[in-house]
Amino acid sequence: MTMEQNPSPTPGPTLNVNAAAGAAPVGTPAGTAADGSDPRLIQIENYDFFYGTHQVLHGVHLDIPERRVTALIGPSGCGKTTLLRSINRMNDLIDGAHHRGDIRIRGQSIFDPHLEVIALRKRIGMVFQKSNPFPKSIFENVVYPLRVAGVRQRSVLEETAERCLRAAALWDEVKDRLHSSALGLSGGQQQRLCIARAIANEPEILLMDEPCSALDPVATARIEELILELKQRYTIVIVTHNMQQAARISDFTAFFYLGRLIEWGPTERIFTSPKHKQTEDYVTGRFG
Ligand SMILES: Nc1ncnc2c1ncn2[C@@H]1O[C@H](COP(=O)(O)OP(=O)(O)OP(=O)(O)O)[C@@H](O)[C@H]1O
Repeated sequence: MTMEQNPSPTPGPTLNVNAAAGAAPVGTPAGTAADGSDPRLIQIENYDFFYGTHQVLHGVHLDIPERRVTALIGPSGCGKTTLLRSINRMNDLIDGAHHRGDIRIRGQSIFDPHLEVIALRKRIGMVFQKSNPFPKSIFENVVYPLRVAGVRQRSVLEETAERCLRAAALWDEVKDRLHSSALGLSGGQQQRLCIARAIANEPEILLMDEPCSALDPVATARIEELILELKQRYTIVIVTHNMQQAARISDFTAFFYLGRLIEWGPTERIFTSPKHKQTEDYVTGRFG
């Protein structure tokens, strides 16, 4: 079914039809990207995940292309956040959690016993559903990852703060109050601050777990614009419940249901001609 045939009373999402321009050939991100980016930067291979005896992901195979936005969508509880948090091994911290299968970044397994988890997490920034600035100044929030890494040089900290705040489209709003508390910023500004902090270590990958769910439409639009800019430099994986948002900002979409990856591909195809009925029902709002 095409969007035009959509019988749903609500209009279908506006598609970001040009988002994948320059990406892999339509139909699969596994081809060669015109801009030289790696169409398989992150390879998720036959990945199962368990909380104790409860298996929540089943045999997931997914390639995530470099410098594109990949949206993970699906009904509540289908395992999107679990998969997202597997990519930076955040689930390691949960008692009884274990997995089978593999996740590779640039061909290297993230579970390789020789790989340091701290080094892995430096390559991957994360932004959460609810903004979580520290009760510190705006400046100290942004440079926090550098402080933790032992960077003391004032000029480096200042350059980083400005670079990241500019990249997060927040610089003009805060440049005159860098040393005021971050808690005085609006919700949308706090979320952009968290994005600035997430890119302070110059990660390759940005994981975003429903970054706009606590924001009003204006703040959401700012974050969406920002995501479209950030993908020039970063590989972005975003969990979202908002179909319009997935359609607007993502190049590729992966639809999950009950812990299984049902379908994935260029967002335009997933939204206009899904191959599976479950995908079609979900993206057209018939269940969720
Ligand atoms: N720390 C945990 N311990 C045990 N079970 C968990 C834990 N976190 C998640 N689960 C379970 O794993 C399953 C998948 O949860 P997950 O949060 O990954 O799904 P989701 O698709 O992101 O859901 P939502 O859209 O509601 O955030 C659910 O059944 C959930 O109850």
